[in-house]
This record gives sequence, C-alpha cells and structure tokens, in this order.
Amino acid sequence: MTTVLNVDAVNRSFGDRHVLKDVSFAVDAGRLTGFVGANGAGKTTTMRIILGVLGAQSGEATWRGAPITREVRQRFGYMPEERGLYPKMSVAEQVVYLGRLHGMSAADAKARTATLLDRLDLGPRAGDLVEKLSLGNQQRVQIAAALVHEPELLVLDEPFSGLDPLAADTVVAVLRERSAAGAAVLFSSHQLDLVERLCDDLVIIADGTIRASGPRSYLREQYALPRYSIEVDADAGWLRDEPGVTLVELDGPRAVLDLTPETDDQKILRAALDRGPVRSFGPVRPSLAEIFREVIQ
Ligand SMILES: Nc1ncnc2c1ncn2[C@@H]1O[C@H](COP(=O)(O)OP(=O)(O)OP(=O)(O)O)[C@@H](O)[C@H]1O
Repeated sequence: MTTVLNVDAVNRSFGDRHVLKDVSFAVDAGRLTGFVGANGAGKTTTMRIILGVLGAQSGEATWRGAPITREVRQRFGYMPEERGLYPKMSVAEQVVYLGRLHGMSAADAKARTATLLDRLDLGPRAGDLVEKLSLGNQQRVQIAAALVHEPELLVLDEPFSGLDPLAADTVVAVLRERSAAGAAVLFSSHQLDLVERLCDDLVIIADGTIRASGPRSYLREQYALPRYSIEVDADAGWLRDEPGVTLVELDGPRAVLDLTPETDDQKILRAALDRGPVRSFGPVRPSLAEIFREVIQ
C-alpha cells in the first residue's frame, strides 16, 4: 500500500471554537477511504484544508511527502458539500469546461465527458441545461465534474446524499473503477451501511478528534466483541447457566452470547453438541454502525 496523502496534526479554530484537534490520518493510493463522523464533527473542514480552500492554523496536509501546491491540486478532484454547477450551461458543456480548467485538451475533455456521462447514465441528458435536471441527476453531474480529469486524488463530500439506491450503486461502481486505476479516494458519508460496503479504509472523527483509522478489516478485529451466535434444534436456555457466558439474546433455539476472555468458545460448542445438533455457531462480526458507536463514546 502506498500512502499518498497525509494529514498531519492539523488544528483549526473558528473564533474560540477549536473544531479540528491534531487531526492526523493517511490515505492510500488504489483504495477507497470512508470518512465518517456525526454532524459538525469536522469532515468538511478537514476536506477543505486538504484542497487548500481553507488554511490550517497548525499542521498540514501533504501529497507524496511534499506540500500541496497549485500544480499538485490540479491533479485532485473535489466534490464540495456546497454543490457548485452553472445552472445555465448544458450538462456536457459544464463537465468539459471543468476538465479544461484542469488542463485537459478540448478533445480529451470531450471524449472523457461523453464516456463518464454514459457511465453515470446521463448520456441522454448531455444537452440539457443543468437547471432542468432533478437534484439527484445534478449530483451525478457533480460527480462527473470531479472525475473528468482522471484525478490521482478524489475528495468527495457526501457524494451519496440525495441519490436513490440504484444511482448510488452506479456511483459506487465508478469510484471503484477509479481506485482500481490507482487513484486515492476519500469520501465522507452518513450512510454507514454504504460506507461499510464500499470502503477499504476508514477514518472516524468525533468532535474534531480522530478516534480510529485504518483498514476496515483491522478495525473490525480490533473492536470485535467476544460475541457469538448459535443455533441449535431445541431451546438454548441452558446457556444461561454455563460459566463464562452472558446471554444477550435468546429466541428459542437461537441465541447471542458474550464470552468472558478466559472462556474457550470450543468448550461452549462441545457443550451444545452434547445436547444435540448444532446448526450454526460462530463469532458475530461488529457492523460499522456498532464500531462507530463504540469509538465515538
Ligand atoms: N466557516 C465557519 N465558521 C464558523 N464555524 C464553522 C465554519 N465552518 C465550520 N464551522 C464549524 O466547525 C464545526 C465542524 O464543521 P464541519 O462542517 O467540518 O463538520 P462536518 O463533519 O462536515 O459536519 P456535517 O456532517 O454536518 O457536514 C462545526 O461546529 C461547524 O459549525
């Protein structure tokens, strides 16, 4: 894994509100990084600092170990929280124009715009004025605008808000293609189920402080509860009396249980088998929503 973007001990205040407190995390090339946190946690402020729209009071964001200059930023794609399209331009003109602003030739910008609009199911709307589009379609145009110049870093502020599930799936596929091509993708989202499905890495922020970051699989292991689910044929109520077991849920033959660290899961499985067939037994992997609740406490 190659880290390309580093956010390093960034602090930012607005008046006497200290909204980013020593924020540090890394974003790797070829991976999708989900940036999650409650409203007002500091996601947009962090993204603005990465893009140079806002300054940090101390600390900095760096790209491949060097300061982020205007030239470097030309190779970034940004979808800001406040969507900024020109309502009186056609969809294709708008995307081509933004490609040109990022230094593309007219021919390249046109070709890439046509491909992207098709990919985002906007091909038939290419000639329509942006203002005539539904909000969901405008959102897709905004995503095309951030992607047109094939950026090395994509920073997307809530790219899925306002998209229906099918449109969200299309955008997910497009982002995966970009990351498979080697781009680093950082996106914020409130939709934890979507982040869970999509991202390789996670950064969790609360009250301006990074609470956890790293590969999703690593965080899952780190925050894994000693929790198991079991399904047997008869009533599983006997588990209540097993030493080292706390029953979390019991529904006839199905149960969810926590084990103390010293309790051997295989001992519980054997005890169950002594009583009859066991249909399933295994650890319960925490969902992102559960990890999120645990780390922001
Ligand atoms: N220009 C500003 N002036 C004053 N306060 C600001 C400014 N920009 C952001 N803030 C404050 O900084 C804090 C962090 O805001 P930010 O928009 O970064 O959070 P966020 O995690 O993106 O939230 P959301 O999910 O609601 O978009 C909030 O308390 C916000 O009110």
